[in-house]
Formats: sequence, C-alpha cells, structure tokens
Amino acid sequence: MNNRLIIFDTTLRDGEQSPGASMTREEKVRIARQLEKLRVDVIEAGFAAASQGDFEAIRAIATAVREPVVCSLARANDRDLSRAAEALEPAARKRIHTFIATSPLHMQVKLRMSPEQVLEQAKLAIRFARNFTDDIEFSPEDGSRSEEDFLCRVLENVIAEGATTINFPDTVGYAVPELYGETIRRLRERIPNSDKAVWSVHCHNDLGLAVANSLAGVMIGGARQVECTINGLGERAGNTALEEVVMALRTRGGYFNLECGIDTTQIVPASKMVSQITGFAVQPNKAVVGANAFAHASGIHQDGILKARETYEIMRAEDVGWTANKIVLGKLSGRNAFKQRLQELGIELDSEAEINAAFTRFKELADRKAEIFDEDIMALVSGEEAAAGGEHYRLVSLAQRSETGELPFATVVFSIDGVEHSAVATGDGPVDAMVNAIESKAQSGAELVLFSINGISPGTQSQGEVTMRLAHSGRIVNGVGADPDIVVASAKAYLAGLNKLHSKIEKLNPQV
Ligand SMILES: CC(=O)SCCNC(=O)CCNC(=O)[C@H](O)C(C)(C)COP(=O)(O)OP(=O)(O)OC[C@H]1O[C@@H](n2cnc3c(N)ncnc32)[C@H](O)[C@@H]1OP(=O)(O)O
Ligand SMILES: CC(C)C(=O)C(=O)O
Ligand SMILES: [Mg+2]
Repeated sequence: MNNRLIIFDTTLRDGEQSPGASMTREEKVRIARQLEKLRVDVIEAGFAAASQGDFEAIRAIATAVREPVVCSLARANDRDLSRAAEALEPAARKRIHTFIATSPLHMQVKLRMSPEQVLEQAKLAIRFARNFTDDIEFSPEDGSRSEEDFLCRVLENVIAEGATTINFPDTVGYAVPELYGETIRRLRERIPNSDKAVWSVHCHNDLGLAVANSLAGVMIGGARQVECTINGLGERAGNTALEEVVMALRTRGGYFNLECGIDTTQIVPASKMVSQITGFAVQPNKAVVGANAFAHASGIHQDGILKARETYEIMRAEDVGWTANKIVLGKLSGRNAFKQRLQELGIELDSEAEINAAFTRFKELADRKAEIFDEDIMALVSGEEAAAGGEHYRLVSLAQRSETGELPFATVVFSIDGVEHSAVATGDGPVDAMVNAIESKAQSGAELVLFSINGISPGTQSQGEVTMRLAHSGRIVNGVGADPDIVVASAKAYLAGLNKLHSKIEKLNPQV
C-alpha cells in the first residue's frame, strides 16, 4: 500500500470556524504563504460562497501560492460549486471539496431531505463540479453517525461520478479510535470502486481524540490523507492538530512507516503566526508547539538532559523550528540582523519601505526593552501591516492613573480619519477607563466579548500582548496589540479591533 500521507491543512477554513478566529484577507495570505513553506499538500483556503471576503481571500491565496493544491469548500449545490470554481480560477492546482450530511439526524432535521434526495444531490454535485476540475473531494458530513449501508451507497455513487478523494468526517468529535478506523476499513472493503479514490480523515476534538482518531483512520482504515489545522484550531474544541500528527509520524517512523512532505522546521513559525493572527494563545503544555514542550524544570530531568538530551526528550526542539536565538536583537542591532530574523520567522514584507518602517518601530521598542524576542517582532510587524492597510482609528498617546482606593482614569488621544480627539474617562480599572474614554468619542457600538493578556516574552519587561474580541452587527473580530505597557497594548488592541470592524461594516453603518 502507498506509504505517502497527504497533509490537507484547513486552518483557513475549519480553523476560521472557531468563534472569534476570523482573519482578514491579508492575514490569510500570510498564513497560506507559511503553509506553503511548511510544504502542506493541500490548503483549504475557505468557503467561497460564504461571503465576498471569503471569495476574495481564496482568490488571493490561489494567486499567491504555487506549490500546494488550493481548495474551496462548497455545499452540494450549483451556486456554491460555481463560486468555488470562480474563486479558484488563478490556482496552479485546484480542488473543490463538496459535502452533504448523511446521518439520519442531519438529513431529517437540518436538511429536511430524504436519504434518496441526499444521494441524488451528492451525485449531481460531483457531476457539476467536474465541469471545473478533476480534483474533487466529497465529504459525507456527520459520517461517523451515519448508517453504514447508506454510506456505502452514497460513496460508491460519488466515486462513480468522479470524486477523487473521499473524506470521512467525524464532524462532532463523537468517534473513538478503533471504531473509527474499523469503519473506514469496512467501507473501503465493501465499496467496489473504493480504490479509485484517496481516503481521508477529518476529526474534531470534542472528546480530545481528534489526533488519535485520525491516526487510527490511517493505520486501521488505510486513509492516506489527514485533514488538520495548525495548533488544532477549529470549530468548538478544534480539529486534528497538524503538528501532532506530523511529529507522531516522524518520531514513531518504525511503527507508522509513512512519509509526508512537511518541512518540520516550519512548524513553530506557523504555530506562532496563527496564534498571533487569531489571538488564540497556545497553551504552554501543548504538544510540540507549547512554550513548555521542550522545557525542563525539575532537577532529575535537568540532570538527565544535561547528560543526554534523549533521556527526557523524544524530539529535537530545532527539528520543529524552535530557535535557540544565537543573535540577540536589541537597540544596538542593525538592519541586516533584523531582516535576517524576519526571514527566519517567515515574515515577508512587500517593500523596502515597509521593512524600514518596521525597523524604525523595532528601534523604538528596543529603546524601552532590553531584549527583543521573536514574539515582539511578530507583534510589531503585524502592527506595521495594519498601518499599511490604512487605519481609521490610530492611537496617539495615552496616560492613565490608578491608585488603591481611587477610581482609575485614563486620558486617551487618538485620531479618527486623521483628526485628533482627546478624551478622559474613569472606569473599574485602567483598561476599562481607557475603553470608556475611546468610546466617549468613537461611539462605535461595539461590544467587548473577550479580553485576554499574554506576556509574550519572558520576564517582567516582557511585552504584553492583548487580544480584544469585539462584536458588532453580527460580526466578530479580534484586535491584537502589543506593548511593554499593558494598558497601551489594550488601547492598541481595542483600536485595531475597531479598525477591523470599521472595514467590515462601514457600508452598513457609515458613522462607525
Ligand atoms: C461541518 C462543517 O464545517 S460545514 C461548513 C460550515 N461552515 C459554514 O457554515 C461557514 C459558511 N456558511 C455561510 O456563510 C452560510 O451558512 C451560507 C452562505 C453557506 C449559507 O447561508 P444561508 O443561505 O443564509 O443559509 P443558512 O446558513 O441559514 O442555512 C444553511 C442552508 O444550507 C443547507 N445546507 C446545509 N448543508 C448543505 C449542503 N451540504 N448542501 C446543500 N445544502 C446544505 C441547509 O439545509 C440550509 O438550507 P435552508 O435555508 O433551505 O434551510
Ligand atoms: C465540511 C466537513 C468536512 C467538516 O468540516 C466536518 O464535517 O467537520
Ligand atoms: Mg470540520
């Protein structure tokens, strides 16, 4: 049997289905470029029919990357399929992924269709998709709760119509490894034309079993494509984590005897980029990409590591892209060292002018902070990109005062479309006071639905990275800001969120 495992990344589609993880087109293109460096085989770039923004992001990705296959999801109907095909037009290699639910519950309650209608619609969808490409993936949504006999009929028919990949989704994370793997094995055995398609696994992590289920689907079921996301980002509890699957294959090569094309040294840069863009912090004890994944605190372990690393480490940190920074960046560093680090972090700025502007901000930060870490640079560059994209709101200065027993207050000077405003307000804390001050002038109507702070580099002189999730008119965005002063970081995050909301909803509500 073929021992090449196809890595299908769906960070930009299923990952974005995480509430609050929505990304701008530019952010998606940055991630797609990093996924290309990581050498994933397929990038599911979005769901073209979902919105004009998703459509344009897929088109931009289809233009920006050349090596991976670029894919769009589509419901099993002509409109979605045509939109997907149109968005994918510029792609060097394209795939349409269409799906329809096959479980009794989904068919009866959600689709309100009989099994015969679902079967017919699935066949029609593949037939229609063939007008645009030969690379067609089909998913029987909620597959793990579907009846096996019905699945056999549907899958045999869609393969006969031309589906080249059959993905078996555990949509709600209900599967357990052995049963999931066995089901795929039986389906492949029972469906006469099953060997005309590549079989694929797509698992959700509701019971914390997504990676285990995916690996069982591969080892027991014979699947040769894994659908996964960076950091396990995804709907509800997330999807299969790419880094865990890839490093399991690599570390336990003798057991799996499978190969994939991933450049593992790009894993940590990809993880950091996704975390930074979405504002979803990676938990420190997360396998492979967590800050503690290669850290040792206890004496016996430290002693063992010093004698032989293998005593307590099954992977090498460098192999997954953790860098032991040999060049420490600080205020005495020059442009070349800065550019080199940007390159190592997979950050591509479009022009020399953007690099210069980022370098100026780097120097400003270095004046306030002795050592600049990778996370500082990523935060700084993302601020730069926001600026390049045109800011409606911009922070000019901030002063705040908080004292035990006194009501905190903040004075914020910020500009709206280049016009400066100064506002003073009190609040429950300095951050609350800052938001109240901004809102007294901006009157955005945005609701703050999440506020999180991370120290993004070690020590008390660390930059605080703040994520503020704002909601307005059914849109949810994340604003991210970083600064050694966490109230300033919060103000930057809040204004970044307002800028994102502004660009999304200005047509609906011009005064925002
Ligand atoms: C398991 C998954 O991850 S599936 C992917 C989930 N991702 C998303 O839903 C994100 C993108 N979605 C969207 O932007 C919107 O839901 C859209 C544009 C696709 C559709 O929007 P709307 O037309 O307003 O429909 P809405 O979302 O309210 O309902 C979904 C409709 O699609 C139907 N539908 C659901 N799945 C499918 C399918 N695979 N094939 C055909 N029709 C389907 C539903 O039955 C429902 O139809 P109804 O309006 O006749 O009841
Ligand atoms: C669209 C399909 C593959 C999906 O994301 C799921 O079922 O979880
Ligand atoms: Mg899914």
